[in-house]
Amino acid sequence: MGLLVDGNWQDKWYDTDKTGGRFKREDSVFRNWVTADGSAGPSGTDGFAAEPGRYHLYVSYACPWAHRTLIVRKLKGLENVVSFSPVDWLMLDEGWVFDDEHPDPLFGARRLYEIYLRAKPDYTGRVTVPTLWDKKRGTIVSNESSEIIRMLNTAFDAFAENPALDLYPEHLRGRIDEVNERVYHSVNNGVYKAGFATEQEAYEEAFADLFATLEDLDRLLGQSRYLAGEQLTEADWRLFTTLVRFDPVYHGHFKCNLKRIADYPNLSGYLRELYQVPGIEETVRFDHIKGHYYASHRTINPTGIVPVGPQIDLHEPHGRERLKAA
Ligand SMILES: N[C@@H](CCC(=O)N[C@@H](CS)C(=O)NCC(=O)O)C(=O)O
Repeated sequence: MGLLVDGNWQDKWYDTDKTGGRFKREDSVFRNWVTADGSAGPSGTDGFAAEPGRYHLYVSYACPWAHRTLIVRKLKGLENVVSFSPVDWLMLDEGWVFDDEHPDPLFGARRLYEIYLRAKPDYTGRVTVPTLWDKKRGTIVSNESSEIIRMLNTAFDAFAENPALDLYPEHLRGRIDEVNERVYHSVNNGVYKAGFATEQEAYEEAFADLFATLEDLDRLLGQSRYLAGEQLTEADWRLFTTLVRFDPVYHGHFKCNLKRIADYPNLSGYLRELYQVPGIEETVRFDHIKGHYYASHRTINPTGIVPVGPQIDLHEPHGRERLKAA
């Protein structure tokens, strides 16, 4: 684990000294947008037009943020339009690296930070996945997953197999934004705030907020098929990538152990329903997920031992048909 400072790699764990033991996630740096016609998006510069074969996604199967982008790519039918490759699941002193099983298909780089240096030789910041690379201009378009999924949702519709699917429909945006805001702070990032806390109080704060939110979400999902109503939206997929990692990793490794997702009657069925959506299962790699967290975070788990359990079967019937879907 480390970061680039003026283009130089430094091997450093997260610094929580100045924040009372609290983990603070840094904002992503590359914030351009691919758009249908290449005009500028909500941030960044213009010049990134949607074209088949032009963009490449660097992801980790372990990472919940990168997982969002793989899911939207899959659901929109962009497999022949936007290429992707995974990094090795083990992330130690050089950050994310490529290995023989997963070589870098574009440059034969050994570490992901080399890709960041190609985009910006004096880059200062973290080297994170997902990273959306533009093969034509030879630079990074974006390393912010919440924005990459919005681009994949609409910009490539002229080439997508599933252009009619809209995961951020106009009439549900207010509701989706509201759910995303709470789920991001309390759940998606909440598990990291608990797991990376270095003071008891910081951990307990994150823990309380996380489980209060899971309780509310479980109640909501007893009434509503999906988070924004009768239709699956990006809000659901953003929650899904944390839920699917919860029992195998966050419950133990990040000490989020008041309950398992399996203990929530509605969240557990909802998790199974989403997992069983065609195409999703192949985006979930439990070997990468468990291996990555337990073996890479040596400050939390110094031996790097990866637990064998728990036994989970997400193929069981989900029982969600009783709630109305659009
Ligand atoms: N805000 C970013 C966060 C991405 C992120 O933090 N990814 C993690 C993997 S789960 C990472 O690459 N961490 C490496 C690091 O922080 O050095 C996004 O949503 O895209």
